[in-house]
Amino acid sequence: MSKQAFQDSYPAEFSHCYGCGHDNPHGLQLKSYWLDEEDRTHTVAHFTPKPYHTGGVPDKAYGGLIASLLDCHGTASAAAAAYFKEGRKMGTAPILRFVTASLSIDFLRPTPIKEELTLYGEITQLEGRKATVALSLSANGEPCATATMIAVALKPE
Ligand SMILES: CCCCCCCCCCCCCCCC(=O)SCCNC(=O)CCNC(=O)[C@H](O)C(C)(C)COP(=O)(O)OP(=O)(O)OC[C@H]1O[C@@H](n2cnc3c(N)ncnc32)[C@H](O)[C@@H]1OP(=O)(O)O
Repeated sequence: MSKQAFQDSYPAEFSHCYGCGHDNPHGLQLKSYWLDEEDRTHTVAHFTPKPYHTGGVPDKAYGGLIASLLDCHGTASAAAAAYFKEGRKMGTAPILRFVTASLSIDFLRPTPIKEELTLYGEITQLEGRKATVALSLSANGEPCATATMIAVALKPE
C-alpha cells in the first residue's frame, strides 16, 4: 500500500465528503490506496462497519452504506489514475476531481457488519474526462457486491 491515502491529498475544500472526507467527523472517512506500488490500475480500501450501519437485519450492512463505500473508492481511484496518467503527484494543481456520473451495483449476498470489508477498484478505461472503474466489496474473501462506475472529472471552472 502507498503511504498516503488518495483522500488525504484532497485540498481542504474537497475534504468534507460524507464518504471519505477527513474533515467530516460524521462521515465514513474511507481511505483508498494503490493495491501495489508497481501497478497503477488496481486500488484497495478497507472499512469496518459500526453496529449502527445495519440494514433490516441486525448483523448485516445497509445497502446504502455499501453504495457509499463503492462511490468514494471509485471516484478516488479515478482521480489517482488520472493524476498518474498526467505524471503528477496527487493533489497538485490544477486539481483533478471526479464525481460519480453512473454507479451500477449488484448486491450478491448479505454483507456482514462485524468484519472488516475490503474494497477493490480497477481502472478499466480512462479517456478524456471519463473513467470507468470496476469495483467490488468483499468480506472474509467472499464478494458481497460488485459495481461499475463511470466517473467524470470536473471541468477546471
Ligand atoms: C457532491 C458534488 C460536489 C461536486 C464538487 C466537488 C467535488 C469533490 C469531489 C470529492 C470526491 C468525493 C466524491 C464522491 C462521489 C460523489 O458522490 S459525487 C456526487 C454525485 N454525483 C453528482 O452529483 C454528479 C452530477 N452530475 C454532473 O455534475 C454532470 O452530469 C457530470 C457527471 C459532471 C457530467 O457533466 P459534464 O461535465 O457536462 O460532462 P459531459 O460532457 O456530459 O460528459 C463527459 C463524458 O462523461 C459521459 N457521461 C456523463 N454522464 C454519464 C452517465 N451518467 N453515464 C455514462 N457516461 C456519462 C459523457 O458521455 C461524456 O463521455 P465522452 O463523450 O467524453 O466519451
